[in-house]
Amino acid sequence: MAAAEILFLAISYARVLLALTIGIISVYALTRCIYLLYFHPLAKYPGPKIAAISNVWYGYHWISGRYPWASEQVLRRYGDIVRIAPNELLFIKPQAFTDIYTPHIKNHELFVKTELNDRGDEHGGIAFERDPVRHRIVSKQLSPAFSSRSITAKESAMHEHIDLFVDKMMTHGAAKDGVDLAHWCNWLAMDISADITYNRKMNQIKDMKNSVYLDVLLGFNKFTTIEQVSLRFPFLKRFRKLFLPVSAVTSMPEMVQKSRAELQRRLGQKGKTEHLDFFDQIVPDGSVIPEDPREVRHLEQLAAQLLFGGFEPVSSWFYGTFMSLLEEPEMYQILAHEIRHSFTDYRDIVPGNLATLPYLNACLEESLRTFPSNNLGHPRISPGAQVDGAFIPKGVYCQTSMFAMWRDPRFFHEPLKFRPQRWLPSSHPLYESKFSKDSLKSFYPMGQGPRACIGKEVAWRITRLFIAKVLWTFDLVNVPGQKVEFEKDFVTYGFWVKPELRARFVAV
Ligand code: HEM
Repeated sequence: MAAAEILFLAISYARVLLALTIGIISVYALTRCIYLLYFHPLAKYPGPKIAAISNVWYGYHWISGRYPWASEQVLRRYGDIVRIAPNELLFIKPQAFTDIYTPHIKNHELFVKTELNDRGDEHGGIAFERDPVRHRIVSKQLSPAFSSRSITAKESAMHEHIDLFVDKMMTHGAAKDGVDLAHWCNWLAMDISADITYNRKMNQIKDMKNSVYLDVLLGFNKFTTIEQVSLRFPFLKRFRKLFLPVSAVTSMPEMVQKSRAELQRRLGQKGKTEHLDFFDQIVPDGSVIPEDPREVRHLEQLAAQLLFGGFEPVSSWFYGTFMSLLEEPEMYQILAHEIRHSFTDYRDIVPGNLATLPYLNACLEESLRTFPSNNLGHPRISPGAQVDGAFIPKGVYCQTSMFAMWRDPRFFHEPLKFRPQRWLPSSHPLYESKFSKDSLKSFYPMGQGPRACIGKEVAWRITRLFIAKVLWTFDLVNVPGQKVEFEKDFVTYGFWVKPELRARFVAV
């Protein structure tokens, strides 16, 4: 046979093979789509069609940074249980939150965490640990560090950083163009968190600039989401590194090395720290310093998770509270009046005296509601159980949207408005009965059940103290000519990207 004929035959075979392969893939894809749309156990749940057959809907909205709004939209459009991916449902009703996060109350099997935060480590520290038994052990070991007494022992560190912030505002806050709250809130929250976690001094308020640690965290915010989304697209997973932010990658080795050195320094300090911190509980004075690399890795994870957990949502809480107060002068005045008339001296402002100030607490609850942290849906895997009245088969991923629930007029009257009075006791003169049907009892910004936030009380004490000391000392004034709109200007990945928001701090 002539070479030309052989070539012709080979090309013909290749064509047939290609056509066959395309045919098989098409038939497979079509059959899969038909199965997912009409015969899959979740086929009866409404949702965008593209979401029923692929993870594209979910992946796209996550990477867009507008996932909370996208979730809200599909819940409004399709109902209270929406299929957002082939094997994933999104819930909104308070009953669903109770069923998913607190099933231990009824002695049901736990809904365990998904692989969302799986970084391939053997142990997930506390927040990323998926194994409920290992999680319980770590959580039990840590819980004394978060007792009321232990937190009180860390108050001196809270005062120190907040007082330094107040000092800095005396010199920098009154400038014509004010200061950028996004930076200052990040700096303060991280300085406090690192210090009370393992006596680490970040000095960001002192130096008035980001630490390398903060730069890397901010730089990786969007990439973390890309990495999480790529878990659903194995083919794309190998390309995810193309999205790595160059500046964060180059700073990463320095950040890791510094954090390791800081941990070793802290372990070497044993009981001789400036003040009590969470590591006093993790590696108590007198215990042997761990050398096993797996144990050291576990401690690194805990240090990083406690530092981050105590930093980001707290920083957003500061920022969100200021943002709302700047937009609502009437509410700002009421709060400033309450704080300024409750104390005769700055030194009397301590967490113990703030827990009972009704308007301060109402404002803080309301800013958690209007600017919620943690918008990743808190996904869990169903063990095969009832959720919001429906039986959800084993293995189905279940997400919730606090964001959508708190902005739903069925659960909160005038939900998009910052209205602290909804949180006041009915005996308070500013209470308004139009908010009497609000679902205050279903409001869990720090989660519910065994995986709820371990740092809730710490966060409350820091935030009350910060807002009270600032408003005692300064009037917060909007810098004219800027308009930051929550509905338009915000995006969130692993956490919020907080736009520049300038305010002046004018001493009263
Ligand atoms: C405004 C402040 C805060 C908010 C809104 C918040 C919110 C939350 C939420 C919703 C969860 C549950 C996450 C899930 O179910 O996947 C959580 C867990 C956690 N938070 Fe917070 N948090 C705050 C402050 C803090 C602070 C100050 C710390 C540490 C000092 C902290 C450390 C943690 C840890 C370690 C977990 C994991 C708990 C576990 O898995 O057992 N958080 N937080």
